[in-house]
Parts: sequence; C-alpha cells; structure tokens
Amino acid sequence: MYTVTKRMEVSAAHHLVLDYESKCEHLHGHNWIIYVTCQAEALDRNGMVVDFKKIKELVHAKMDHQNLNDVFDFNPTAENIAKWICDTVPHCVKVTVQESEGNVATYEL
Ligand SMILES: Nc1nc2c(c(=O)[nH]1)N=C([C@H](O)[C@H](O)COP(=O)(O)OP(=O)(O)OP(=O)(O)O)CN2
Repeated sequence: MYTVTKRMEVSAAHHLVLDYESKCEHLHGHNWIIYVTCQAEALDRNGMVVDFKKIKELVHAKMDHQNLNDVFDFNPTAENIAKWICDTVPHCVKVTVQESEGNVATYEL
C-alpha cells in the first residue's frame, strides 16, 4: 500500500450556525492547516498515488480566500470540512483540519 500526505494552509472566513450562543456565530477567519492522506495499492502511470499539486488545487479552488458559508451547503465546522475534502480528493482516506493550535478535527474512512 502506498500512502501520501499533503499539508497545506487555507485562509478563509466562516461563521457557524449553532443551537447555542457562541462567538463562532459571528463571521471570523482562520488560517486552517490541513493534512490530506491518500492511499492506493498501485501507482498511476506517473508513479503517483495522487499528485500533491492536484490535492492542493482541489482544496484551494473551493476554499482559499472564500467565505465558506457561501461555497458550502453545510455548516462549515472543521469536521464537515474534513469530510468534504475526503469525499472530493481521489483516493483520500484521512483528513485532518486544524483551526487553531488547540482545535483539530479528523475524518477518516
Ligand atoms: N467541534 C467543533 N467545535 C468548534 C468548531 C468546529 O469546527 N468544530 N469551530 C469553532 C469556531 O470556528 C471557533 O473559531 C473556534 O472557537 P474556540 O474553540 O473558542 O477557539 P479558540 O481558538 O478561541 O479557542 P481557545 O482555546 O479558547 O483559545 C468552535 N468550536
């Protein structure tokens, strides 16, 4: 089994829709640090699981310098973002989304 992991940073704004009072209901921004892990039993004809560049492009095209509430049809929590990335990137098996030093969410198959 081959495994690759791409680390990238995404700058974006969001607010959360919650059923309790929270400062996160107000528009704010993060420099998310995101790790995307992909696996394959066999490499493609270029000798890759997935091109690191393609992984970043897929995530950045949707999220970077965006208001995530405008581009997603779900509440943009770190958990939901991690799931969306895993569903979007080919061969993805695990995504870790770090909002800040102490706040990290992981989705994996
Ligand atoms: N499970 C989740 N909890 C929270 C999420 C999330 O995506 N998943 N997101 C937020 C907000 O985006 C908010 O920006 C973070 O709030 P908070 O935890 O208060 O973050 P701080 O960096 O201020 O944390 P401190 O430890 O208080 O410094 C909230 N929760």
